[in-house]
Amino acid sequence: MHCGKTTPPQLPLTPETWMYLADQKGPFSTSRVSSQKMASKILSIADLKESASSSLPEFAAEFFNSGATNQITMHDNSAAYGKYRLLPRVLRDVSRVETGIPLFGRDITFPLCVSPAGLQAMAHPEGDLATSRACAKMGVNMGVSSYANYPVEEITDAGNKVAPINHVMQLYTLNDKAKQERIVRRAEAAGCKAIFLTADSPVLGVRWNEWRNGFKAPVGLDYPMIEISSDEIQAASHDDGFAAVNSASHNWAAEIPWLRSITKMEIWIKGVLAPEDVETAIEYGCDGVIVSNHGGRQLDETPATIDALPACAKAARGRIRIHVDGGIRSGVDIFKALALGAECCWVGRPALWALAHDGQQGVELMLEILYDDFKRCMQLTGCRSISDITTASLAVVNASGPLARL
Ligand SMILES: Cc1cc2nc3c(=O)[nH]c(=O)nc-3n(C[C@H](O)[C@H](O)[C@H](O)COP(=O)(O)O)c2cc1C
Ligand SMILES: CCCCC(=O)C(=O)O
Repeated sequence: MHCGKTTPPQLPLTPETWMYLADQKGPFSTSRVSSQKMASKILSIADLKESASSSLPEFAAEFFNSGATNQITMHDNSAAYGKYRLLPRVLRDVSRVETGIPLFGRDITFPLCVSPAGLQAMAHPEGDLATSRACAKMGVNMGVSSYANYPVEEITDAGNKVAPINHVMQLYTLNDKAKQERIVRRAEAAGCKAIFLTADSPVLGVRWNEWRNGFKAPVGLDYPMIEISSDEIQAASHDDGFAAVNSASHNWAAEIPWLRSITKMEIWIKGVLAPEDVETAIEYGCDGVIVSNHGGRQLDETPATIDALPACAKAARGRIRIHVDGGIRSGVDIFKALALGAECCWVGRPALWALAHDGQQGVELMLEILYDDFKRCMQLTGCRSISDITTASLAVVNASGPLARL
């Protein structure tokens, strides 16, 4: 093959070319581009955030978007992904890549699920039902919040009417143990596969936006899982309401054996950052851990979850499943989290922004964006299967020295 220097062919801009260009209103306005993603011009999670933030009332956007105190951890959760760079291996056949993983006895489309988040009906009237339908359509699992605005039975049913889907039930430790038990039993009867016991919230984090805005769930919305009506919600601030319901006296010995005695569902601990707590979860026979800081909404100045992940994965040594959430905004972030030891990732705010953007369709679009990006990242790094994703695909750029391998 001749690789010598050649003169590039001249491409004259004919009058037809000029007319064609003048017709274009934007890069995606032609009928050649058909997917929902292109047509809506929503190409990224940042686009979804912008759309949600401009359409929601300010107090609601602030509630969804904010973290605790100075927002340091919330910011770090995403920013910390930026210190890793991708190191592709080339000339590998990536015409077919396997993105799926088994989770709770069924394959999901790619290693991403939707974290439990309360108050979804403040983002869109169909709230958790729309999220469940979208997750089912896109073949991923959904976490149901104890602060859901719909009963778990309706949420699981909504998704399963679209396609078989696994849900997990998020649980707080409550002052009222009988109520806590009712949540567990209802979730199990509704087909949930696991309890995600949120361990990072004995009290609510310091949320200046909520205090400034006197935040409460809007009139008409209630919390059927923790059995609190709209009237009861209106009687107290969100902060006081949470404190009245949630137990600050929770501990491993009181919670885990009790949970084991009342359910056959898997028991996962959500909100772990220290490897010592991974060890304790193993001692108590838990099935999994979510490395999470609650999206930076609880204790500010905790480390970014991607920074806490490697030590947690090392402590697990394959004895307990390790998942991660917090700040994941692209398929590349998912790829990096897998390379650093997570089996699967979860996203919180992206689903809320997507709901506010366009309900069920919005959440489908959000999942499509992350799926496309993750798959393309696998192809462009030369990874054909999930097991190909390792630290060998990552590098860190030092300001002064050569590329550092992990
Ligand atoms: C508005 C909102 C409500 C949330 N509600 C809950 C909840 O009820 N229970 C829980 O364990 N975590 C809750 N979370 C935390 C998420 O499960 C998840 O850990 C976090 O959102 C992940 O970070 P990300 O939003 O940056 O993806 C909530 C998060 C947000 C943003
Ligand atoms: C609607 C209550 C959700 C509580 C919570 O976990 C959070 O705000 O982060």
